[in-house]
Amino acid sequence: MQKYINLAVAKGRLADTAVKALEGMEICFNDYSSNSRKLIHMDQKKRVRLVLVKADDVPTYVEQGAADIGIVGKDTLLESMASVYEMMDLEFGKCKFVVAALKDYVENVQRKTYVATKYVYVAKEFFKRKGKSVEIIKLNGSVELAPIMGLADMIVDIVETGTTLRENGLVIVEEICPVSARLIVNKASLKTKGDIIETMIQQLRPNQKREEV
Ligand SMILES: Nc1ncnc2c1ncn2[C@@H]1O[C@H](COP(=O)(O)OP(=O)(O)OP(=O)(O)O)[C@@H](O)[C@H]1O
Ligand SMILES: O=P(O)(O)OC[C@H]1O[C@H](OP(=O)(O)OP(=O)(O)O)[C@H](O)[C@@H]1O
Repeated sequence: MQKYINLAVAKGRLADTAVKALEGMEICFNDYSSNSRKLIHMDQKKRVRLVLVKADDVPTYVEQGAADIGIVGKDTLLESMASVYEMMDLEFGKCKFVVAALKDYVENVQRKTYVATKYVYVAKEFFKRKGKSVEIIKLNGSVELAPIMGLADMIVDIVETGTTLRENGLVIVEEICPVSARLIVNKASLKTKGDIIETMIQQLRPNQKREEV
């Protein structure tokens, strides 16, 4: 009998789209709904077990082999530094990493620049690459507040529509990189369950055209 594939998906924003993408390849979780508190869903026929975990935990589940594959934002993946294979860009959950500051912010070169972010590693790497020394302040959300409250000069965060920046009087200073949902795979699982995983990847390819016969 075919082995089960354990699939970890970030609950929250990406979950519904991920489940829809899976339905497109006839992997269906009949008891899944956005409002449900159930964390495990099964497709017995296709032998896929979906586990809904906190976004930050998806790379951990996959790196440790508790899940064979995962669907997670590139932002979370970069920040995790997990040792997994990034197999494909799923082309949903699109947004971008940016540096932002208050509209009227003027840098004072006499003193250190403070940068607030949920993404400490990404921010550090970005400023290191630029050769700019900054002090990073780790926050867990609503980072747009930090410049307003005088906690930081700038933020590093993801932006989709730009509404949160706009409504809080911030503007983009610099774009870092695009972000979207990625399919990641555990290194050992790619060997032991490679055929099934490869088939899934082929079927998940965005905008793939199926030939009508
Ligand atoms: N405004 C947004 N627009 C598009 N994609 C987003 C947006 N915010 C987050 N994402 C993507 O969706 C993923 C999951 O975001 P979500 O807000 O559900 O989880 P989270 O950031 O871990 O929040 P929480 O800490 O509230 O669980 C992010 O890692 C990112 O890739
Ligand atoms: O450009 P927008 O469409 O406004 O989206 C960007 C916002 O979405 C995310 O926040 P989220 O809603 O996850 O809340 P958080 O600040 O608590 O992380 C992100 O951190 C921005 O604040």
